Amino acid sequence: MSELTPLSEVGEFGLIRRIKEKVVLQHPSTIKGIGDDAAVLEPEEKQLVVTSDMLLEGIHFDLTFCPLKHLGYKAVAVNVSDIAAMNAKPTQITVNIAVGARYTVEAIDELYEGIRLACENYKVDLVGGDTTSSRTGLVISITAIGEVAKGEAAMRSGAKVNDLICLTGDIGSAYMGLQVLEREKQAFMADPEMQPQLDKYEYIVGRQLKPEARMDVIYELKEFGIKPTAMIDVSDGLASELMHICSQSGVGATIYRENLPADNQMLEAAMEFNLDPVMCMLNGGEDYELLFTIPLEDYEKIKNLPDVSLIGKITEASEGVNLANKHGQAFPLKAQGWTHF
Ligand SMILES: Nc1ncnc2c1ncn2[C@@H]1O[C@H](COP(=O)(O)OP(=O)(O)OP(=O)(O)O)[C@@H](O)[C@H]1O
Ligand SMILES: Cc1ncc(C[n+]2csc(CCOP(=O)(O)O)c2C)c(N)n1
Ligand SMILES: [Mg+2]
Repeated sequence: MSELTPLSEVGEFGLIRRIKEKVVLQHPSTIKGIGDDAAVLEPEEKQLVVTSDMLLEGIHFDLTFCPLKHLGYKAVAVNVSDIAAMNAKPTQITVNIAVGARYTVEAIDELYEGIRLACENYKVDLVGGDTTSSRTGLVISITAIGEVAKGEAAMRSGAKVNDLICLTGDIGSAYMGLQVLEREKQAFMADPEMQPQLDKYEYIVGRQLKPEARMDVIYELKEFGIKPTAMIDVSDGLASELMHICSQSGVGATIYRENLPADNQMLEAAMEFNLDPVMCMLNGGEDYELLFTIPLEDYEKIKNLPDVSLIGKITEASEGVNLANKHGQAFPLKAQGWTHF
């Protein structure tokens, strides 16, 4: 095994130099990246979107089952997902990390390998950040900057009565992936000889550890001439996000249980864990799919997009936010997804 290098050997500035050396800038709007008191950007004639999301050890990730490279990738993906949810294109990120003194240079290299891979995939420049020590656990906080043509940003507040409610991908899988990982961790702690049984659950475990921001859908919507009237990404759970759109748009909604996009592995795992799959889909969270509304007239345009499901319709506010079953019975939806407090 190769030698591991304690962080104290390279120091804070040595670490930053190491990070800088591997950065490749690709955006013409990045004038100055890592290395000065602040980055210098020169955006085009567009509107800027700015968002931050942090990931904390013990709250957002568990290093016993989350490899650092995946964590780096996920930290970027969840931020890019917020940029996507504004109908914008990501351009730059800054990365703040707080790291325990016992970490090695090689461990931070792994984390940044994931960050670098995500930057390459989403075509964003890493232009700066901050590095501190931590006495409590690893913290990663990322700020992402993006661009959108004037008037094209999709707010949570734009949904109109009779709009169609669309959802990308499938939901509930990241949550079920986490249940599987936690079960295998418990089994391993009880008996370290135990090898984790993850083969059957590769997809849902991947959804937890390696989520993708749906930039692909943002480009597709543009290509098909569809501008969502409202949009949000699903981080805390579908029900919670739908409530945000409805309250900020002053509308109600009905979504149809039969139309909720489920993956088979998720359904099998839910059965195994004795969980109601519909609850997992509504409240699981961390799907990082896009929930958006479009005018009814755009139905013909959207119906051919392979990874978009029509899950419901926007109604008058007085009708509330409901989940309907195949018999047409509707029940008020409760947001029981993730909240921090
Ligand atoms: N501590 C804070 N100070 C100032 N504004 C904040 C703070 N936390 C959140 N916000 C703002 O509140 C709004 C909603 O943020 P929230 O974090 O709930 O949404 P999100 O980032 O889409 O969801 P998630 O964090 O679950 O991915 C955003 O405009 C965000 O910038
Ligand atoms: C170890 C561990 N414990 C719990 C969870 C679940 N979890 C954490 S944050 C979050 C919602 C989004 O967070 P935010 O609103 O901060 O963006 C969810 C569903 C996890 N992934 N790992
Ligand atoms: Mg947030």
